[in-house]
Amino acid sequence: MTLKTCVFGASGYAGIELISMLQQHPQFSLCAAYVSQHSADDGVLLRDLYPRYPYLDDLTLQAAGPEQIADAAQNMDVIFLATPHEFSHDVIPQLLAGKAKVMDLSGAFRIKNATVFEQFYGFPHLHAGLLEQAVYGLTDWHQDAIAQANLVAVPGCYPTASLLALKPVVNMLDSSVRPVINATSGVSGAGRKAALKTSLCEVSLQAYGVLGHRHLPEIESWLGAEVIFTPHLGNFKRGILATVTAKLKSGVSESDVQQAFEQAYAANTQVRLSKDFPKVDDVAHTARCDIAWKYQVSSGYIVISSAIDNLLKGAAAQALQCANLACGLDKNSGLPL
Ligand SMILES: NC(=O)C1=CN([C@@H]2O[C@H](COP(=O)(O)OP(=O)(O)OC[C@H]3O[C@@H](n4cnc5c(N)ncnc54)[C@H](OP(=O)(O)O)[C@@H]3O)[C@@H](O)[C@H]2O)C=CC1
Ligand SMILES: CC(=O)N[C@@H](CCC(=O)OP(=O)(O)O)C(=O)O
Repeated sequence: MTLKTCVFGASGYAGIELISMLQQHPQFSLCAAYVSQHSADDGVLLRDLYPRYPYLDDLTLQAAGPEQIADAAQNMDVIFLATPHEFSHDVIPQLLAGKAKVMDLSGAFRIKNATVFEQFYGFPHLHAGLLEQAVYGLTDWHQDAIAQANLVAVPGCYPTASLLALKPVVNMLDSSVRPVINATSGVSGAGRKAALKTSLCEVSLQAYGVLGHRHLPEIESWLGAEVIFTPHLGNFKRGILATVTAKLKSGVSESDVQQAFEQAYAANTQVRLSKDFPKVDDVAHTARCDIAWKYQVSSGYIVISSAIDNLLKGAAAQALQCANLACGLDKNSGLPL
């Protein structure tokens, strides 16, 4: 079985990771790599843009105008959107009119509440029906729903790291104390477009989006609990480390916590539980998430740390897992393990 697929936003950091995996995937056949309608990269060979990626062959970037969008809607089995939120929001209704399943890496369909969406994304959501229908693609927790989905909202990078750390213990949380998530991302999290504040020479280590980042409502709604979330930008290229401090209900034992994490992830080779606290370099260029925790029974506080590659488990690899599941394939087919 060969499934036809294409990538919009193919020249971006998440897009190139997707292309690189799709080129070696046993079931997906990559048919087109699109950039925006008036992109300076229209007609450019991807291997000239990204010489370090293997298997790019003669793949050429194409501008996506109305004709290409209509063609994708009609002919593709799976469409990946590694594009700005606004583009995904606008184009998805048309792309879903054909037979294709759509994997959207943007935030356009992750938050069910349209009022909250507008507050955090700065533009109104005009597709209430599709917003309702979209499945949140946290593959380690929503596998069955993703398998039935036509539209998957692939989670953001910080929410992926935060939710994988907190979901196992969510039912044990002391509801009077909000979990505190401090997470640091490498600069590739900001995408490829040049900007002074995300230029590696300018970046030090700094909190941003304090008490107002758009990933706050995403984390809260998919966790089912309020949190304090503070993202930080660090002067390294890729990876996210999220360190979470939470208070558990009185009476929760060490073995309750151990059992909760094991039940959640023991059968999942992509989430590695360890006693040593994780480092970003150990997961960079992989689809894995490394998690460690320490629980102080006497105070009820737990510290959980999780590390992912923001471009892979936090974006492209999780999107590919979603596509695999939605197409009835092995979840980890074609992933860098
Ligand atoms: N970087 C990360 O760690 C993560 C990113 N994401 C999400 O994935 C998506 C892509 O992110 P990332 O790869 O970092 O971004 P980049 O800025 O690196 O790439 C964006 C891509 O989209 C194209 N593009 C830009 N504007 C438009 C437009 N109006 N219409 C169509 N295509 C357009 C760009 O090409 P061109 O400008 O030449 O048209 C480029 O190919 C975003 O929604 C982002 O929020 C999600 C999780 C993690
Ligand atoms: C370091 C950095 O700038 N990171 C990005 C998040 C990247 C991501 O996951 O983005 P989406 O939700 O847009 O898909 C940010 O804070 O906006």
